[in-house]
Amino acid sequence: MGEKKKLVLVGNGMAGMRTVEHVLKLAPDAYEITVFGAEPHPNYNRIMLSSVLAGGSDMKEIVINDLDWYADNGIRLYTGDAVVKIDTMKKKVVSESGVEAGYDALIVATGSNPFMLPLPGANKEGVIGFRDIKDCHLMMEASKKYKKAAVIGGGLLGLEAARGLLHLGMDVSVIHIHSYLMERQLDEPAAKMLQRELEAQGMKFLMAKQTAAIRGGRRADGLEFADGSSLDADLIVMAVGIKPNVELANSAGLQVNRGIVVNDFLETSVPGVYAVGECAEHRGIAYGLVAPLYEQGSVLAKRLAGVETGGYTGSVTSTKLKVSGVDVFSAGYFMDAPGTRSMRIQDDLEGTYKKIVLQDDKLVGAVLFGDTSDGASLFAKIKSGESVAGKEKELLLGFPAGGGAAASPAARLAAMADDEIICGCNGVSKGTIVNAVKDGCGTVGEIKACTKASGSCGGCKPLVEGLLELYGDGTAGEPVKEGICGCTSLGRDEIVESIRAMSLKSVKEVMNVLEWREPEGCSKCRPALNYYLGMLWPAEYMDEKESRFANERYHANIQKDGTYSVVPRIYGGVTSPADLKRIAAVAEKYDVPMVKFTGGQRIDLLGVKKEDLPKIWAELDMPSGHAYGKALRTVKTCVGSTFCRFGTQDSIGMGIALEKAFERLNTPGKVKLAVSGCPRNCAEATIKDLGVVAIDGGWELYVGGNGGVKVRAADLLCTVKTEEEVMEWTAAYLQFYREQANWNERTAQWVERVGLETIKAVLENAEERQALAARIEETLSRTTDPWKEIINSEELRKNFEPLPSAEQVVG
Ligand SMILES: Cc1cc2nc3c(=O)[nH]c(=O)nc-3n(C[C@H](O)[C@H](O)[C@H](O)COP(=O)(O)OP(=O)(O)OC[C@H]3O[C@@H](n4cnc5c(N)ncnc54)[C@H](O)[C@@H]3O)c2cc1C
Ligand SMILES: NC(=O)c1ccc[n+]([C@@H]2O[C@H](COP(=O)([O-])OP(=O)(O)OC[C@H]3O[C@@H](n4cnc5c(N)ncnc54)[C@H](O)[C@@H]3O)[C@@H](O)[C@H]2O)c1
Ligand code: SF4
Ligand code: FES
Repeated sequence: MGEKKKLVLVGNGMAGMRTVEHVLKLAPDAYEITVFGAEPHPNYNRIMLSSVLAGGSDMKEIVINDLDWYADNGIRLYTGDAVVKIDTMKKKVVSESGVEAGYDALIVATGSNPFMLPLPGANKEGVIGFRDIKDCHLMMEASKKYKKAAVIGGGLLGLEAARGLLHLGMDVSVIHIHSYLMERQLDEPAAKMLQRELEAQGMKFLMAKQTAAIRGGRRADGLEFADGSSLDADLIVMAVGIKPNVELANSAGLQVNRGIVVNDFLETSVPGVYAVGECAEHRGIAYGLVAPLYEQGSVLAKRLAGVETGGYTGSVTSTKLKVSGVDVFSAGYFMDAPGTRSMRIQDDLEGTYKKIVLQDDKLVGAVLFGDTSDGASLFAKIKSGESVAGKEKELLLGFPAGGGAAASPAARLAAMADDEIICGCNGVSKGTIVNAVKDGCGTVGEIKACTKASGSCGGCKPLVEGLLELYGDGTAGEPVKEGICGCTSLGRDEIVESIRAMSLKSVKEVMNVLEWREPEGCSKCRPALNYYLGMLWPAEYMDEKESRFANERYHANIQKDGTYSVVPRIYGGVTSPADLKRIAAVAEKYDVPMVKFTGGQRIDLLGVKKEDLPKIWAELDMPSGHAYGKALRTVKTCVGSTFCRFGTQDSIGMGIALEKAFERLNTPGKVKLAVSGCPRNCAEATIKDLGVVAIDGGWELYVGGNGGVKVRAADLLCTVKTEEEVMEWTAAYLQFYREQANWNERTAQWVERVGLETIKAVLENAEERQALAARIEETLSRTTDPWKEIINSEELRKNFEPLPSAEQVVG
């Protein structure tokens, strides 16, 4: 073997070092390698700085290659020593401390610098970017001394910084120049849902605000805005984008636009000099996410190792916000544009949103909020460019992993194709991970070491864990265990049983004792635990409002424009002139833009401002119709024997009695009832969660019906003679559903899952039926009307006050 060539890397960061790792694998003996890093650390996972700040990781855990690794691989490393000159004629670099290193091949991987707004006062102490370990330390230190932080920029970095600062106990305001957050990754509906979720975590927002200056003496003490308002702040983090770090390349005479111009083989304008990572500009794009940079690194490594490669042709990117409790995913071209078609579903109650964008017959973009489990599959379709003609609805409603959106995480993973990418950052497919598992990797750490999957942003960790559980221990293909979400591997029954057996009494306690992976949980497990605790301990458990979706916290449905809807309870759909007058007066007084009848025979006041809600409730003086919650919604009735000539029973009376008995009941999913006065069934009782149909001399009870996305005709549960029996069977059935169903499972899914015969067997046993009815009574005896509670509590009313403007924050 001839003498080794000299490879020098300038920039000991993520892209450059990934390239070196590849070179070592492909051609371990080809180069004598020297690395210069401006930071005084070995190579670390910059992405995880957000997690360090938010308390999810330790600084020690984010080191990718420790000093021993460099030594073991024969790499000469200079840390804390920036290269200040590249001499392309003499083919050598010179560092700040005077070290000179000659090269045959030089990689420039100097990354980016945060873009610092050139504002008056921007050089004051306390004004920082968020890019490296030093910035992270500065924020941690500031949080010990100061209270108020301002983050300028509501993009990925700004929001992750703000979440970290909240975790550190600071009062955090995000100042964003646009009217909605993350406009580079999200459309407006998803961004508004995100904002509401972050507000619920305690973040404050000043939207459509332009910062004009930074106030203060030596240290910053606040911001001034272009509209004349201001905000107090002791720490100011600028997160308004990045700019490629090209100073060195410029002075060396490399061709530079926004970034260092490279071709498909990462070659710069000077022979023997390559650029990779955020500092490089390929076909006009300088990327700011690791996945494309790693793809570049892999091509460059092949080039340097003399392995054939087709070159780098550019990347479609996807992003996930790394804020615990919030699931956001965006990929490709997600905005509507001429020539594209889009489809979307938004469920304000569940707090989920999904948009897919199609061009010709291809999927070109997607935005997901609340449930991002389809992200990997959608991204695979975007990247492959395959035709999705005829499958558009399937893509929107969920992948057919044996059941689409409702399928379990394990079923979805099992149904994924082997070439689908699980780890977006590192481009690792399901097949590669499964092979690693079959080859003996028994932990996520081992899979990471072997495939790199989960080693960067960590977003794919739940999927990697899922694959480990599915294919581990030689039981390939058979689901071993599936958790209710990525935070735990425990299923619903195990959790409920543990809560009962160990007398766990709060969401936090459940997460601690049952060793949740995410200390704060997520938007799937928090509301589920809140429900299970309330169901098991009706007497003692204090509902945790912060674990509920926004609609249930505000007791009103949020509409697409951010206003709310008010649906008062109208028992059995029967109203009175006095109630109608009051509703009309309120609608006029508060300029309610629309008054509409709902499908459930209620009156809906749409377009109400949040701050008007308590006043409107007070003036209506009617109970909440719970049109926003997982609760008994409506009991629809036909006119029945009171007026109808076909009516055999008093359906209105029965409907009102049922609604009065079970209003305010918390249930795993929403519950709709109906009562028809004869088998003509004008109240459509057989597509309800529970429908009552009068027959001669009695009543039939139907269960598990649904008239929504997937229509299901209800099954006949029983035929009874008296009204008392209808009440008892209804009570027992609802309580059995409350106790047995998964949170968020409608009765239709539940009945199908457990089988009608199982439910019948329990309810036909009079003793069990009465015990269930007694348990629901205990719960019902403790419910209160949420609107009244808010009207009567000054503290609760504060949640409805408009957000303070910047001036008031100062004041
Ligand atoms: C807080 C945070 C969270 C992020 N989260 C994500 C995420 O979830 N997903 C994602 O895909 N991306 C994320 N990113 C972006 C990702 O970290 C970057 O895209 C990636 O680190 C870029 O790699 P790079 O090697 O090009 O640059 P860097 O990792 O910045 O490395 C460049 C290195 O070069 C050094 N350097 C510069 N000039 C010189 C010189 N003259 N001499 C010697 N050394 C020099 C720098 O000090 C630096 O260490 C995040 C970024 C931050 C800051
Ligand atoms: N989860 C992730 O994938 C992740 C996390 C953090 C950072 N990153 C990456 O790090 C880089 C930096 O992130 P970023 O969020 O700073 O960049 P960005 O460019 O994605 O977002 C910057 C945001 O700041 C806003 N802004 C611009 N000027 C402003 C002003 N004067 N006042 C208020 N707001 C203003 C913009 O509207 C934009 O939304 C990006 O490449 C990003 O992709 C990714
Ligand atoms: S269901 Fe029967 S009783 Fe009720 S309105 Fe229709 S026809 Fe009349
Ligand atoms: S998706 Fe980021 S580490 Fe796997």
